[in-house]
Amino acid sequence: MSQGEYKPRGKLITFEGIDGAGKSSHLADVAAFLGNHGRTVLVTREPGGTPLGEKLRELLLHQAMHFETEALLMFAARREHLERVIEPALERGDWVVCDRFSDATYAYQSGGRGLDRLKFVQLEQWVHPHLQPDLTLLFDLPSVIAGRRIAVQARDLDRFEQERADFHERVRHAYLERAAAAPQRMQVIDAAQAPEVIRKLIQETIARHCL
Ligand SMILES: Nc1ncnc2c1ncn2[C@@H]1O[C@H](COP(=O)(O)OP(=O)(O)OP(=O)(O)O)[C@@H](O)[C@H]1O
Ligand SMILES: Cc1cn([C@H]2C[C@H](O)[C@@H](COP(=O)(O)O)O2)c(=O)[nH]c1=O
Repeated sequence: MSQGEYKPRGKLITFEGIDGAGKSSHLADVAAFLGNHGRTVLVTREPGGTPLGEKLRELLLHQAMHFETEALLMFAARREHLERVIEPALERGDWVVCDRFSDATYAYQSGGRGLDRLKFVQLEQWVHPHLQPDLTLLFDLPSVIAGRRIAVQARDLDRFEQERADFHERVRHAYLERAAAAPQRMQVIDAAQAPEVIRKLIQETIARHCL
């Protein structure tokens, strides 16, 4: 495409799911799949995606804090991410694949921590009143299976991974509640399947909804 030639606004695709759902394993594949369909793709993540966002990520994953502080910091990181990374990419016609977005705040801070739903809605309306992902892939599976996947990884757990099973079940339930309320945007993927089965499902879902 020549310099200055019109390019339609890009699309925002987000991945969601409880810790250990297996979503991060598919980010590179999706970027390559979209690249093979002529899209310029930016892969990013939340919390994070900017130098400030990555500093906030470290605090969020390791520093004890009030659950409302946690929600506010997630949206603070998101505001910076939208301003400096996501919106500019979409405006220049690039597609953005983001590992988590506001559905995670709904699921973890509202579903998991008990943040008042109205406060979540107020934050979402403040930070991105006119933007929702074009497609969200929700990697769903029982928390016990996800927990087993994390347990075999020999590494320290972050604040969220350290939470007990009932927390992750509340997060899972909140994600499914969110998906039921937005069936066009959120597509549920059975994440307990083999990676190659999931990979094919992801490509079929993106082709059906976005290409
Ligand atoms: N379909 C699958 N079947 C079995 N194991 C899987 C599958 N997908 C991923 N895994 C394994 O589960 C672990 C977690 O995968 P991954 O990091 O992609 O999850 P995640 O959803 O990004 O988790 P988090 O959000 O906590 O980063 C990894 O060790 C990965 O190899
Ligand atoms: C965006 C967002 C994330 N979280 C939680 C979910 C995860 O436990 C961590 C992110 O780390 P990962 O590498 O993606 O697993 O943060 C949250 O609680 N609220 C949010 O809005």
